Amino acid sequence: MAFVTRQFIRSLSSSAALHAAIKHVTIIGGGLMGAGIAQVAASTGHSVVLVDTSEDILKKSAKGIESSLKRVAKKKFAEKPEDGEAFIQKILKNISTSTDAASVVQGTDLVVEAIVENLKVKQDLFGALDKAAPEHTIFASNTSSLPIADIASSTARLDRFGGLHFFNPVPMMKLVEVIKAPGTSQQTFDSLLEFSKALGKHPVSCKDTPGFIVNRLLVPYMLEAVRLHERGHGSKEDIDVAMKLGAGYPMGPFELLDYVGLDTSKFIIDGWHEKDPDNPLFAPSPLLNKLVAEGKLGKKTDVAVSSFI
Ligand SMILES: CCCCCCCCCCCCC[C@H](O)CC(=O)SCCNC(=O)CCNC(=O)[C@H](O)C(C)(C)COP(=O)(O)OP(=O)(O)OC[C@H]1O[C@@H](n2cnc3c(N)ncnc32)[C@H](O)[C@@H]1OP(=O)(O)O
Ligand SMILES: NC(=O)c1ccc[n+]([C@@H]2O[C@H](COP(=O)([O-])OP(=O)(O)OC[C@H]3O[C@@H](n4cnc5c(N)ncnc54)[C@H](O)[C@@H]3O)[C@@H](O)[C@H]2O)c1
Repeated sequence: MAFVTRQFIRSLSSSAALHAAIKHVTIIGGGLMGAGIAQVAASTGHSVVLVDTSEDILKKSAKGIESSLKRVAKKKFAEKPEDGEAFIQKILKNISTSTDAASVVQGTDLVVEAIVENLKVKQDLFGALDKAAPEHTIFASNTSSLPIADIASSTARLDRFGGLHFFNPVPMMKLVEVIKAPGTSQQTFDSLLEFSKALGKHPVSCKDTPGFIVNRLLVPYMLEAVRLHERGHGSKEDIDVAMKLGAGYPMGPFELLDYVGLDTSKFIIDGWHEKDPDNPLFAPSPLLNKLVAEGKLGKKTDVAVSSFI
């Protein structure tokens, strides 16, 4: 009986310890995803440091977080708008910013990386952070399409490395894919599941396979929408309307392409084309290449791809 009680207390205290373990979070990349992850982590009481390459970018991230919080506050405090400002300020106090990742990770429990979708750039970042971060710090990547094991290979903490794949816009989308790579320890995986729940998200468990669950299904669907249009079988407007009214999707594929960003979409399909060059679905799109080269990236540059296709 005493043994059972001791076991029970130990299991309670170890799950409490896991939960308490992730309190200080460093988010690297203050773009569409990193700013959203920072907002949600700060809103759920975590202490957050948001890192990017310049003060100007970080100012833009902070502005984006504030306007997103205003939308949340407007809804939450519809009856008492005067409480909305205090709510926003309390959350913003949980966020600080930095351009020096190596110095801020020294006090962090979890690093969530949300930088450009490029294997070498992610590996370089994690390789450097591995030397600066404490032993207990867990590393996670928000990659859309790269194998977690490949990113983790630049570090000596394969057991404390996993995937946390959030969805755009992070404050609204409930899902987080938690990815267990072959080297990820069960304890790390459990901590990442716990952390996702602490953010108020619904985690699903994924293996480290191409596209995990959502993008394994979503990317071919979006590519086929573009190919369908390129074959002249439907206008972009009709395709968007058809998928919204016929399949119940909140956005059509072209709207979603704008929302995700054409640069990120190009990184994803170029990477998959490199791995599977004979698959015509992943063949490069001259149009996508042209738009990205011109800096027309969708919502983030206020240019809708749908007007160009
Ligand atoms: C040419 C070659 C092509 C190559 C193609 C290759 C493609 C590859 C692409 C793969 C991409 C993968 C990317 C990634 O890894 C995975 C993803 O993230 S996929 C994206 C997933 N997201 C979606 O699918 C979003 C779908 N859209 C929606 O759910 C909704 O439209 C919306 C975004 C929630 C917005 O809702 P709407 O009703 O449309 O619009 P509103 O503006 O009225 O908003 C409703 C409601 O939400 C509040 N709100 C919206 N955004 C925010 C925010 N950022 N912060 C706070 N609040 C927000 C808003 O205030 C409204 O509140 P209400 O007024 O209703 O109370
Ligand atoms: N856009 C989406 O819908 C979406 C959804 C889920 C996952 N993702 C993934 O999240 C990641 C980020 O995507 P995003 O859409 O937020 O991109 P983004 O271009 O909006 O933001 C990336 C940010 O990272 C910064 N950055 C680049 N290199 C850096 C470095 N070495 N150190 C610090 N900051 C650096 C950039 O300055 C930029 O602000 C990608 O891996 C992407 O695949 C994107």
